[in-house]
Amino acid sequence: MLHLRVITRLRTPLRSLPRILLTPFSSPPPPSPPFLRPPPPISPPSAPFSTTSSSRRRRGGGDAEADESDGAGVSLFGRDPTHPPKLFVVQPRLRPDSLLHSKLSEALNLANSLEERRDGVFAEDYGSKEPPPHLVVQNPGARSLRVHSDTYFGRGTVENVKCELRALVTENAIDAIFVNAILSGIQQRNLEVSWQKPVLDRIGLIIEIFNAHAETKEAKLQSELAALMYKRTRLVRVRGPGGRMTFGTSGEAEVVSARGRGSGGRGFISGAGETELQLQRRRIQERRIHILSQIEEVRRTRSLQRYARRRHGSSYGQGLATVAVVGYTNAGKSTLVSALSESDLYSDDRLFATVDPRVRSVVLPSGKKALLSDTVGFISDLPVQLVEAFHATLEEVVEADLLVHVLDSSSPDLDAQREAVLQVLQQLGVSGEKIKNMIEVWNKIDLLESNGGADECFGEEEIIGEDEEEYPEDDMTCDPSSGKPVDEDDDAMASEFSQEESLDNADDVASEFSCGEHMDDNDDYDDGDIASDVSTEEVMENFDNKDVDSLVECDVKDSGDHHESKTINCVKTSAITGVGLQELLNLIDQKLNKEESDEKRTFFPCDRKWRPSDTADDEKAAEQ
Ligand SMILES: Nc1nc2c(ncn2[C@@H]2O[C@H](COP(=O)(O)OP(=O)(O)OP(=O)(O)O)[C@@H](O)[C@H]2O)c(=O)[nH]1
Ligand SMILES: [Mg+2]
Repeated sequence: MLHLRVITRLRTPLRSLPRILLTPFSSPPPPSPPFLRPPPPISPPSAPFSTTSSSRRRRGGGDAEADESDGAGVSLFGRDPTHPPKLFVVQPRLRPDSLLHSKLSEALNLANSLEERRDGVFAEDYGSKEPPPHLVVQNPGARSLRVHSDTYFGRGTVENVKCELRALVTENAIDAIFVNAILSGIQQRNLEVSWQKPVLDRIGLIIEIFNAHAETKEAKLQSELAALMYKRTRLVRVRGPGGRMTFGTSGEAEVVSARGRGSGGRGFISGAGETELQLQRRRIQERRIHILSQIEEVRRTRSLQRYARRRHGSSYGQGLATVAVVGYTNAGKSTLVSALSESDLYSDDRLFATVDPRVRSVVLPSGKKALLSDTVGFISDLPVQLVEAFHATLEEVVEADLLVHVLDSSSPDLDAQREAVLQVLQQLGVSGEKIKNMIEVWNKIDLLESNGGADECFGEEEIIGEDEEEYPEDDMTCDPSSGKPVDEDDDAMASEFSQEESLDNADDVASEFSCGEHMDDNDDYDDGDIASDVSTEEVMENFDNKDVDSLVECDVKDSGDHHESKTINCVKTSAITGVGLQELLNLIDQKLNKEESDEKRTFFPCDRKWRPSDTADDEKAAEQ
């Protein structure tokens, strides 16, 4: 009896809780009751996820709540899907300057890429977008400094950003802050409390972009799964206003639901119900299981389709070879696939313009048909949650007969980008043999030519971006009360951060040679010079040792007087002007033919399906 009364008492406050806590995946939150209202002026939404598009919900038109939200986009910080959010970019300082410039440029591109399509189109043309406001700050990851476990940055940097924001906030220009680093849940929450704005770290923003750009149900499900996995690791309690331990993005008070460990009738004192943390965890887990079951369906369908294509892909009933086009985001994969297959895939300067995989057929010079599969782009520090969530989609890459790795040859970060892609391929479980056989395409060659010659630029570091003076030094900060600059005590030391330190994955992967170096060293493309300085055995051994860089057998295309046959793995192209496309098709054809003949050589008759013998043959045999 006592227990029943407890449940009744709990139900009343539950009804008055924000609906988002009860139905976090489908409904926008109504205003919070006063005791849960976030302290002004922090305004990020309190839900772990908020559905971003009402139109999507309508399109789903589901009967059940779960079905209604299936595949709907989710937002990590509750952005308004009807207009692109304005982000303020905080970039930790890197050495050398060229690295800082390219990382800053990537961060600004990421910040500008976050926008949702309305009726299939982006509201703002990417080319017309102004770079978002940004600040380069001391890097706590630098050798001489230390990462602060509570706020990541030192006190001075936090105050400095706050000052900068104060000026911008008066113009009401900022929706959220993007820190181009990987933050822990606690650091993120503490920075939100300090800066009074939602904070996204690098992983969060990439997941958010995937969510915004996903269009097919499959991509939406996978993005949502990535967001769930990310969010699950960020359910942290923080000390809210008044020193009380609170929970959630905006510091709501802890609440309980009637369900959970206490509801089995163990009495009032033992604690009926579950804490908010447990409630959120349970909701995430339930949703995760639901999405996983749906993704499993997708995966099964995809593998059946792949199997069918392999066996009876062409109109003559022969199997079709598949070629997966992979590469760093914005390298020009979609433009290249469109140009090769004479189709019209969406391409844009926006990062992660492609989230929904597409397959296009292409006729090779031999007359055979093959399928080109355009996949999502990769990036350094690609969130592991995304790789896991997009496993169904990325299986295309693992299962493809041939990989084409598209590089933006005009990028000053060519080597780092190549390395990032190779690491993701390895993470996906692509075999060393396939990576060794991969074709490298140096795309956007027209940009290099217009900049004064392709070969000169390979391997050179190009300084891009603004002048050093434009980056405010953050060893001075302003007094929050007076607004006057004060000395920063903890960030005063100069950043020693070097390139090796900045590239997380590059620490132990020494770059032994690059395509660019080969081009420079081998102007006459002599066979002997071009030969890779690592043997196949070494390559395979290195692959096991995770030294993926050396796997790229980077022999150049024979474009001059030398027509002898040799291993050719690199082609220079311009997907815009059409330069090199025919050579690329020839190379794909050649590689697929070789693979086919290798397969025939290892053909076992017992693999054949049993078929009843022809009656005519039987009669002939009987006559004999
Ligand atoms: N100048 C030049 N621009 C190119 C070339 N190829 C692609 N681009 C441009 O580069 C931008 C990115 O191209 P996409 O094809 O969307 O690149 P992607 O690799 O598919 O990018 P994501 O899907 O975002 O990963 C677009 O603005 C293209 O017009 C090229 O050969 N030369
Ligand atoms: Mg694309």
